[in-house]
Amino acid sequence: MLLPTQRPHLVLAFIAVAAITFIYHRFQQRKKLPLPPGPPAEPLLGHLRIVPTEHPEFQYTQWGKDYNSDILHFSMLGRSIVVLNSIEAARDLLDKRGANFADRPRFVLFEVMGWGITLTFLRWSPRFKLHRKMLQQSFTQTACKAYRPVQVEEARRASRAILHDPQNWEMLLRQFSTAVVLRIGFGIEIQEKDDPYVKMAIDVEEATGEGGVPGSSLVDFFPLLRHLPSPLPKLSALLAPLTHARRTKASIQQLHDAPWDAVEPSIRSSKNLQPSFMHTHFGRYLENEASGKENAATIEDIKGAAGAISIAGGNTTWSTIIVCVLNLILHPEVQDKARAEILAAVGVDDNGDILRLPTFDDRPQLKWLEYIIQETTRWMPLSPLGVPHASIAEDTYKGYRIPAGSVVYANAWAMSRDERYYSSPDNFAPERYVPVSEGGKGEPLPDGPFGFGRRVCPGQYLALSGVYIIMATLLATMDLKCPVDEQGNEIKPTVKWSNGLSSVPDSFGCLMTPRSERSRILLEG
Ligand code: HEM
Repeated sequence: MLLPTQRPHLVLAFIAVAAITFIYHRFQQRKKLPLPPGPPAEPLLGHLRIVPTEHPEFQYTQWGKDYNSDILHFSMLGRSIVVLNSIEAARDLLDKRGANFADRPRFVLFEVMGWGITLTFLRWSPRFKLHRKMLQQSFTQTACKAYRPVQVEEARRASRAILHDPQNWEMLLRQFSTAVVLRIGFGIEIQEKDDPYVKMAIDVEEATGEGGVPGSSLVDFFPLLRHLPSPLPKLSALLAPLTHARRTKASIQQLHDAPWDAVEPSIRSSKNLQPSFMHTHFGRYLENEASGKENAATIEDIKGAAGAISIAGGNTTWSTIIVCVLNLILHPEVQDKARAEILAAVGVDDNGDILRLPTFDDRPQLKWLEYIIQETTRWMPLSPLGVPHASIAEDTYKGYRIPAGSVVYANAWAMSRDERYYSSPDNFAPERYVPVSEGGKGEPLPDGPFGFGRRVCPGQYLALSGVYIIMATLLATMDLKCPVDEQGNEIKPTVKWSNGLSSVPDSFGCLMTPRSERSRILLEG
């Protein structure tokens, strides 16, 4: 009798048949797996009219409870939408299986709006990897230390400006966050008053905010609709986002082009010595070009990546600062504790006046302020549904099938309200993070506000240090209070939150007054 080793081709054939049978069975089994649960859908339209267009994160959270599942499935005109309602599901899929969930859906509405080659909206591709590498390397925790002097300088400049014009505090804080990203991205310094870039940042924020949840408009499902001639038929409210995108295109285009156009000539003629992302990458590009070396990135790539810093980093940081201010005036006891901690770090004289302004060296001592900032990002996640990811291949999770090409939302709102981790989650309570060893509850720091996996926000360390330095400077030098009416009664602000990519509060009043003459002198310094 011939032994199997004497007939290697038979053995190989046997292995091949077994492998094909195994794969076929796995495939069949997968096909039989159900989709994750979700509410009943309508024929053809699926859940298009069932998922609310205003703040869908709330309803997604409720459905998660109703169906007792942290993964939900919706079908919109035949496309699969998967919503992840827990930190575990987001970690399991978006982090641990990151390679399969690193894509983005095509954002047709945002394309119409004029978003250029911006990392946030790039599909999984060699270009995505190039942009991701450029931005990620520039904003690691260590790399961000280099930007501290700019952040300190701008925080003091903004606080000084608030001393002179306290009514305008909201705009001046916006100026702070815009100034930081424009200096880091392009080496541009903004004007103290009526700066055009600040105006552009406001326009872009309004335009993007009103664009709704990314990837969810009718034109995202039927890209050909973008070619409909203007004015669009008023047949359906479903075309309103397209009209809005066409109307606001110019403002978004401008924020992409204006800073680049302002700086390009001086870098080309080597007159611009301001260090910046653009200076590094465009300078290198020009050197390579001059010496005949190949450039991995085109000018369009560098322009898009530099633009991503100012566009993704300005309004986001500003909004977090504003939400922090809101909570500090609503919770004076939280504010007092933060200030006491800061005064202990910077030292006070016999009159209780601060001896110096806070710096980044104080950050390790300012734990309470750190908890306040973390609680701000949890209490109102800036991007409640994140920026959607998309799956590349079919996958399975907890016995459910996730079709290839699914749009995947990580519901940061649901995660922030998860009662398994957060007691009374609607309350703003920084003390929840105090470790058990220090007599606290030891609740976990929020995980979802900056996203997940291979698309996690590359600017998170820059953002958090910006929020830290401006809040530490304001608290050291000013009292932040609710405005008062004519009778002297406090007016507690109640705010509305914008819908869409980011949840930003509308304007509210706050009284910012210097704490002492010393504070004023130090800021004027
Ligand atoms: C508090 C402020 C900020 C918040 C809350 C925030 C939040 C986010 C979120 C939720 C995402 C989507 C992550 C995902 O898809 O999983 C994101 C992506 C991104 N963020 Fe931020 N961000 C902030 C500040 C910044 C800053 C300062 C920069 C500037 C460097 C920045 C640059 C980006 C970019 C380029 C992306 C796209 C990443 C990609 O698609 O691969 N962000 N951010």
